[in-house]
Amino acid sequence: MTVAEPPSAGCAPAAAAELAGPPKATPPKAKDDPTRHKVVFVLGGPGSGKGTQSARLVEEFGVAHLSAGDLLRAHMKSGSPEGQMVADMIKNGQIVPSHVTISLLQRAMDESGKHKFLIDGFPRNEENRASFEKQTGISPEFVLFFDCPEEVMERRLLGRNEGRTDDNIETIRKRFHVFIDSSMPVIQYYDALGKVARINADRPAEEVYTEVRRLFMEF
Ligand SMILES: Nc1ncnc2c1ncn2[C@@H]1O[C@H](COP(=O)(O)OP(=O)(O)OP(=O)(O)O)[C@@H](O)[C@H]1O
Ligand SMILES: Nc1ccn([C@@H]2O[C@H](COP(=O)(O)O)[C@@H](O)[C@H]2O)c(=O)n1
Ligand SMILES: [Mg+2]
Repeated sequence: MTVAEPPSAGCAPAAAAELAGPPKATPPKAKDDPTRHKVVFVLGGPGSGKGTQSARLVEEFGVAHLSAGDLLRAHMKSGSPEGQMVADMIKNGQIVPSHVTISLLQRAMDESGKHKFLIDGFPRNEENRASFEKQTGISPEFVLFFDCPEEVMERRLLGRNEGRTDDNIETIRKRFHVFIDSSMPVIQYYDALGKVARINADRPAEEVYTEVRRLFMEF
């Protein structure tokens, strides 16, 4: 890896910023530092119930819930060219470049004033995972993985009725492919570190939550 040289004295600020290169990595905080951000990643296929279960955890434990998809959907309404790119990518079931999603997540974390976060639907691929860990210095305490058969998720998504541009059969099939090809390797990565709690999500939401809250009490 090459590290950008520091700008020389007398450089104009804009040029200096350009020379400084990409954002610097944040060193991890000590385990017992009370300001250390603690994160649980909430992962699983589209429609597996990440948002539903996260909402229950927010209600019971007051933890901050950041849905990467919700942040991107809000961003796409900004009217900016980047917002339009995000809208197009969501409609096609594609994963948005990490720098966009991570800056939205970082801003939401900073503005929340909280230290414990449920991050839902992120990281979605290896680029998301590695960039987030490098830029924030945060690795998750653990990962909640909602495991659910595709036919069940498909039925749920087609019945969701929230007006999402990606809840149609064509995009749903693309999202399933992206989940298997790009997101499952991230779950496998954390599983190899012993950080994944797998939950059978093909059960009534109440039953799923009984298990989720038990796992979460240890957070
Ligand atoms: N255990 C469950 N049983 C039946 N329906 C469920 C269950 N959990 C969630 N649902 C319903 O399935 C739909 C998808 O749930 P949810 O939005 O929580 O999924 P998600 O994992 O966040 O999906 P996405 O990745 O698309 O955001 C919603 O309509 C929700 O009410
Ligand atoms: N890390 C992420 C998360 C989401 N996206 C895009 O948003 C879509 C919807 O996400 P949900 O979690 O709400 O299902 C997803 O299909 C991606 O297009 C992303 O790019 N990166
Ligand atoms: Mg969701």
